[in-house]
Amino acid sequence: MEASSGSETDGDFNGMSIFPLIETVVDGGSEVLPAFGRPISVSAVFKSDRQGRFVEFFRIYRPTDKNEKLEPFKRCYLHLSQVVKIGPKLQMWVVEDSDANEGPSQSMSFGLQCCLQRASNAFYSAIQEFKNNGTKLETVASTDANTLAKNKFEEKIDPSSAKMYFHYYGQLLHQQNMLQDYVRTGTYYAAVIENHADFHGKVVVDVGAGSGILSLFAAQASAKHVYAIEASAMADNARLLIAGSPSLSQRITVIHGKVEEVELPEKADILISDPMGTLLVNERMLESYIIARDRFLVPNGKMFPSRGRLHMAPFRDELLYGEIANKALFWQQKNYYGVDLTALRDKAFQGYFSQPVVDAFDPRLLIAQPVIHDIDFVTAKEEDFFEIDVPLQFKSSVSAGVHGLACWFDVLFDGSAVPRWLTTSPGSPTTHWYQIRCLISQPLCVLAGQPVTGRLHMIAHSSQSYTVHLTLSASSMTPDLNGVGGTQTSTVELDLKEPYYRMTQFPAYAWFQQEQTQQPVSSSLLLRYDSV
Ligand SMILES: C[S@@+](CC[C@H](N)C(=O)[O-])C[C@H]1O[C@@H](n2cnc3c(N)ncnc32)[C@H](O)[C@@H]1O
Repeated sequence: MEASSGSETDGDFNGMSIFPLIETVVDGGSEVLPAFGRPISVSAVFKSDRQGRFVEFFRIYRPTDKNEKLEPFKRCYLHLSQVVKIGPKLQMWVVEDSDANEGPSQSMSFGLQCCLQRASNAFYSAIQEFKNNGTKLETVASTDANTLAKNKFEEKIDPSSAKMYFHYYGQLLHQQNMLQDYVRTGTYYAAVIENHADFHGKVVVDVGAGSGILSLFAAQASAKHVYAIEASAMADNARLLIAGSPSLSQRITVIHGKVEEVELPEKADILISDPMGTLLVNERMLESYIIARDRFLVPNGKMFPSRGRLHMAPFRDELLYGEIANKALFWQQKNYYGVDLTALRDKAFQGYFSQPVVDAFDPRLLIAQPVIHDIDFVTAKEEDFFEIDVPLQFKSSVSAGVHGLACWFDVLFDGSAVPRWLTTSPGSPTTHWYQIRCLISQPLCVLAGQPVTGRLHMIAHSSQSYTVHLTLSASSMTPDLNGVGGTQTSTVELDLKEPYYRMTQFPAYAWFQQEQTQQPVSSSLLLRYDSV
């Protein structure tokens, strides 16, 4: 029997899914797989032929010998198979293909004991996925013990955070929210279509495909094939959406899994993704983008986007400061139903100032030129995002009270025809990221021309976000005890995971902006995952 799709992988471990096997269980008393004295793994390769989709099993001895000749020992047609998952064990009821086993076809049952629950889950999903959807991939997931051990996502991210995160992105309303950010989606569309030559005839990987919108754009730009990788349940909806465009769907394969885990049958010429969170790095998805680059992109392949810049500038905003400080006033009460609340006043005050404020503000509130922290996605290492330390140096353009640091970002689509920036800066049409402001609880007083210095130190945490340490300083006009000019310094620690959404409270500015740009500001714009 000839496999009609894909290349033969005999003797070649590339492109195979390897399922570690530590035990075999056989119904009916006879052993299907001999007991081996040394560890073996079973690899599964998914293929199609005229009779349907099948999975072919190979034995691999460890340590892996790349020259070892691999012989398939079992070929199972999936429409005739049932697989049941019992913990890390998989029980398969199959009708074996006679050609693969040099004997008559026979129905039988056998068990695969995976060494990890995750391996069994991945193998089970791979079987179901191929059975139901017949992805064009020969392999769907890699669950090799080594790969599993190295699964970078699970190593660093708290499972409960990941569960909530992918649950969030698994809901259509949140994907819709991003799609309805016309500044964002329109810029991606323009960047792809204007630079269609970068996509024409190319293999593309959509990193975190969500609804599949960027994959569809890439296919519209004549990509040869697009692999749309999505870890949340949205992958099923992406499949439906893509199937609605038959002329494009032929060239798109949706793969349900994390970019850190899945295997692709070929390398990509170009990656496309929207991995940006508030303050650029929130959600820690940029790390997955970098991992995808290292796993899938050909040397010198393109990345859309290829560069991100974080902009930071001091601002004054008496109104905002008062609003945040006033929130803690509740704890000032000495007779709240007979209870003195003041013991918690300071904590409450600190708590409110530890929340980054998310809204769109008037750029006239900025009092100095921004400092820029540039990140090259083409060369950055995953570890670069674990800790980000930015020294700050500004020159105040006015005499004012400094209430904190305002931050926004932009990213570059470095197309060979038309380079294009997507910006979230104040004064530009509002995006669903808005801008972020980190308030300091003790404002600084500065004069025009006076330097303001400081440090923005961000430390990644396992809840897919960052703890932000901000320090701002300026020299003080008031002499200290020794009669020398002192320094005013204010420090604050913020949790980027716990922002304060203030979007409803900028109608005047939204209106002003609308007037300026003729760009509708949708009141339905909410933030992305941060709003969970
Ligand atoms: C900001 S959304 C972008 C969705 C879509 N690309 C778009 O532009 O509308 C990011 C998507 O990436 C997915 N994602 C995040 N981390 C991932 C990972 N490590 N592997 C696969 N998908 C991931 C999320 O579930 C989410 O759907």
